[in-house]
Amino acid sequence: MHHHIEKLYQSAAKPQRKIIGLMSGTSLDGLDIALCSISGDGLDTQVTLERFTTVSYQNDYRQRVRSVFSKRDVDLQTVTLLNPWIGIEHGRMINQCLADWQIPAAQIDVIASHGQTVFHCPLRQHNDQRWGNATLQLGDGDHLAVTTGITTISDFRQKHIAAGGEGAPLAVYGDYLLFSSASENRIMLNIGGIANLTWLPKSRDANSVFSTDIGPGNTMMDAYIQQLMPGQLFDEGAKLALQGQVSAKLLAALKQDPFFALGFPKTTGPEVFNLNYLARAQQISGTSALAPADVMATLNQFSAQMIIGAIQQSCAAENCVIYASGGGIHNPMLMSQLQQALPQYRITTTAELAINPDAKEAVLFAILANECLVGGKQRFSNAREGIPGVTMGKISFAD
Ligand SMILES: Nc1ncnc2c1ncn2[C@@H]1O[C@H](COP(=O)(O)OP(=O)(O)OP(=O)(O)O)[C@@H](O)[C@H]1O
Ligand SMILES: CC(=O)N[C@H]1[C@@H]2OC[C@@H](O2)[C@@H](O)[C@@H]1O[C@H](C)C(=O)O
Repeated sequence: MHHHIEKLYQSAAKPQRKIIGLMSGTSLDGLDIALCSISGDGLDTQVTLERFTTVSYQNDYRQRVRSVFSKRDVDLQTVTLLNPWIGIEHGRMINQCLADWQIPAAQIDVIASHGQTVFHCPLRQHNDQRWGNATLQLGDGDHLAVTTGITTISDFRQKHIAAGGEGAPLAVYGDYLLFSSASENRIMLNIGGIANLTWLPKSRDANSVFSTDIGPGNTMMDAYIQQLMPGQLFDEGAKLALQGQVSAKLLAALKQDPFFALGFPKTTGPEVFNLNYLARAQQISGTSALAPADVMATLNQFSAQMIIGAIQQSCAAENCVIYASGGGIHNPMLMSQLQQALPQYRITTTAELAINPDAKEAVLFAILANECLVGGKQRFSNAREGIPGVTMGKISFAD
């Protein structure tokens, strides 16, 4: 047996594995690194988040990725160069973290790497019947494995598409395994660049569970502030939005996209919800001269209203608790709108479930890697469109 296969076999047989989950999302703020101890599999999965950090990206890193990020026309040489480079950069960030944490690489069973989405392109979005669903994550797993010396499982989304999904949201798998509860209806709400939710009824019936993208979380607010105030990444504390008045006309135009009328599950990204989308909505609504604070207040309310609508549509049940995560939970204006509009739900964060809300997505990829190694018993039956019961991830060895 090859020694790497033997080592994987030993990892799979251990009562507890150490898995580093990585997430680099649409906000391009940094690499989330979550060191997890995971035991069991399927609905018996138990995770302890041992360490977590976000390694902020340098401006040079951001600029290189932004030169192709969610753009249809790009320099193919840059895309090609980015793929290994991101893998190596992420590997170096892990090496630095492990050194800071004084944890030898040999103690880590595997790395679970999401990579960097640069373009997400479901059929429902490109609408060209000659093609299917597609999504592209850069940050090659072989380079990560060689840079760290740690076996790496990566590129989780392709299998999901190969089996009939849109490649996202993958949150449904980990959310179901880790957070579904027999005593409580739950909604796991992640407010990242794009907001998404997972519905977890207390029946724990896999056929009723689903995840869906909702629309923009922070991505349009971030893009607007970055253009308005170069060097600033987001509207910290919703400072600007809180000074503005919501424009009812602009808000109505923003809510017009056909994406919002589609049923769940569905996916989207900054390929749709971007500054061009805002400019079109301003043009249609005759609000192109709106003051920046008013635009920001309107974008904030746009995200909030779409999230509120999706929650109401997902769960009419009594006694539903919303467990929020993602950077949007730090936006006080957004969160207070949710609180006000959803008094019948208790809104809290995943911290109550022992998972740091900023770490949740990285933890979910660690769970997918754990399922790749030891899972197989708990499968979605694929009764619901878009949630195939497959094992995801590609395995890269370090030498
Ligand atoms: N103090 C704050 N005030 C306002 N907004 C904040 C604050 N802290 C974080 N955010 C928002 O959260 C964003 C980062 O969120 P997060 O890291 O969850 O995104 P992501 O993982 O890149 O997104 P996705 O899940 O869509 O891939 C920031 O860009 C910002 O919009
Ligand atoms: C293609 C892609 O990278 N999608 C991300 C993005 O960020 C949030 C939302 O859009 C979600 O669909 C997904 O990430 C999470 C982790 C998911 O797959 O569940």
